[in-house]
Amino acid sequence: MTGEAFTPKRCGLVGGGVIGAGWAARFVLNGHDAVLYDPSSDSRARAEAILTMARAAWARLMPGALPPEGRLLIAATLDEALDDAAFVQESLPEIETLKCDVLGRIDALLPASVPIASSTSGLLPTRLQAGLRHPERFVVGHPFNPVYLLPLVEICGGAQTSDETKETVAAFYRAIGMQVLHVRKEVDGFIADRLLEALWREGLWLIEEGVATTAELDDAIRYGAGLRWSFMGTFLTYRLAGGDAGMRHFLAQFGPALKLPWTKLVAPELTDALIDRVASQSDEQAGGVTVRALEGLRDEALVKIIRALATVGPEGYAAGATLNAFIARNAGKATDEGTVAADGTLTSWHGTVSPDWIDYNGHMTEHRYLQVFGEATDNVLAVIGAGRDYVAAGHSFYTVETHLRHLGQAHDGMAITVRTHILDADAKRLHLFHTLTKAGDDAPLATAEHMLVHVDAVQGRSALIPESVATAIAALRAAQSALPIPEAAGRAVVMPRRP
Ligand SMILES: NC(=O)C1=CN([C@@H]2O[C@H](COP(=O)(O)OP(=O)(O)OC[C@H]3O[C@@H](n4cnc5c(N)ncnc54)[C@H](O)[C@@H]3O)[C@@H](O)[C@H]2O)C=CC1
Ligand SMILES: C[N+](C)(C)CC(=O)CC(=O)[O-]
Repeated sequence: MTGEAFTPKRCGLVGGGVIGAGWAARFVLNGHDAVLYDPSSDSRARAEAILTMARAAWARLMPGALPPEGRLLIAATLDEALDDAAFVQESLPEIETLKCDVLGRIDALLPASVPIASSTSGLLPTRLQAGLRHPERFVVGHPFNPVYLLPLVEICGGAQTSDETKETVAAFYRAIGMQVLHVRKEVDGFIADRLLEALWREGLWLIEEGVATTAELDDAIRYGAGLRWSFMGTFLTYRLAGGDAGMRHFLAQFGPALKLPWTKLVAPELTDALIDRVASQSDEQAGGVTVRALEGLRDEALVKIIRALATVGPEGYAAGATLNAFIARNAGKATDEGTVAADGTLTSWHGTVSPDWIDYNGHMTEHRYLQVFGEATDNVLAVIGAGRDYVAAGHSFYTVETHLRHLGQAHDGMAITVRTHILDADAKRLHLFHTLTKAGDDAPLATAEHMLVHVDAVQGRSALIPESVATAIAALRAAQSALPIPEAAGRAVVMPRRP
């Protein structure tokens, strides 16, 4: 086990329900093979269905490059799932005796170096690891549903868990796009579920007392606090509620409310009558919409929220910052983006058409082409040594002219690629021609021709291209010397007339 470098090719999964299958999807989408063991007869169908949903969600979440997928394999036995596994994630039902029994068997079958993580929502790791031969490699990795979209994972070690295990597993989870919250002090329910349970308990009490229905309770969250929780949580939000004086004033004003009776509610008895009432109100609330359809709605909303948060501030905010960091780490890994092939082909952008890029005509709307071509230009500039650091140091290239042609249609979810030909360059100018195609296809869907001028951004005027960048441009042009000049290069916008 070695910190950041831990990239298990093969991950064993024990238990393939809602959570196990969700983990399998996240592993596969990150390029790891997931070998899943679950004795239930529908485990394959469920895992494949969840992978399909996850794949669709990721294509929308990250229209940029994704790592090449790993394989989803279904094992017939526990031994088969663990064979050659470099990491194991246990997602059995929340029954301590069952978990202890199966974890003991997993521990006996695996070499001591393989970390074992449990998805338990609240069982104490010290108790789960007690009977293991190698308790130091056991840790809780508690995810949130849907595992393939929500970044949070709580890591909680037991008394015998080694720091190395916690760090190794945390680094692995980060590498697959998750936000790790270390639970420093072992406690039932860890951190997040204690908060969720407090709200859930109050909700059950309000239903029992006839104060509100399941639908009203959900409205109480989703039209108000739920929106702000998704990026600020409770404490930052309440800091703002305290005005300029912040949390101290908030506590002075609302702290005394802790003594009022409504802050001390207890959990209601989960009687058959209460269960019936909650279940039937929930059925009525769902209004016949299936669980599958609700999951689709949930995924669509989560993708859009996380993508929106990714655009807040310079680096994205909350889950949006996690997404941006993940995309940056994976940039260029999956595809040949930014690379020059032996024949001089420069792949400058690769990604997937996002649903919010589609217009009323049912295909990718025009300004998104300019966005993609603009990002392709940025990638070309990075290749020639004029990327972000270069701009931060005071120089840049500005686009002064663009000619876009729309030749075909890009549709929702389509993987698309941009290739760039450097047509010309001189002491101050760079002349680019981009061609956008469906990935793996040669037929252009759109092209863009741009003239860029090198500038001294501090002085606010054009400037000579420095030697290092000019040399990189010359090398690229030499590599592309055998490429045919695109037939549309230099074309103006004209309306052809019949003779
Ligand atoms: N459902 C949720 O929202 C969350 C659940 N968790 C935790 O994840 C774990 C799994 O929960 P879910 O996936 O919701 O439960 P689930 O009931 O959907 O799945 C459990 C799966 O384990 C399988 N299983 C039973 N005995 C087995 C055995 N001996 N070997 C292999 N597989 C076996 C079952 O066939 C079932 O498919 C629990 O510890 C739970 O607390 C964590 C986060 C969220
Ligand atoms: C209900 N639950 C305790 C299993 C929930 C979780 O553990 C996390 C989640 O996804 O809400």
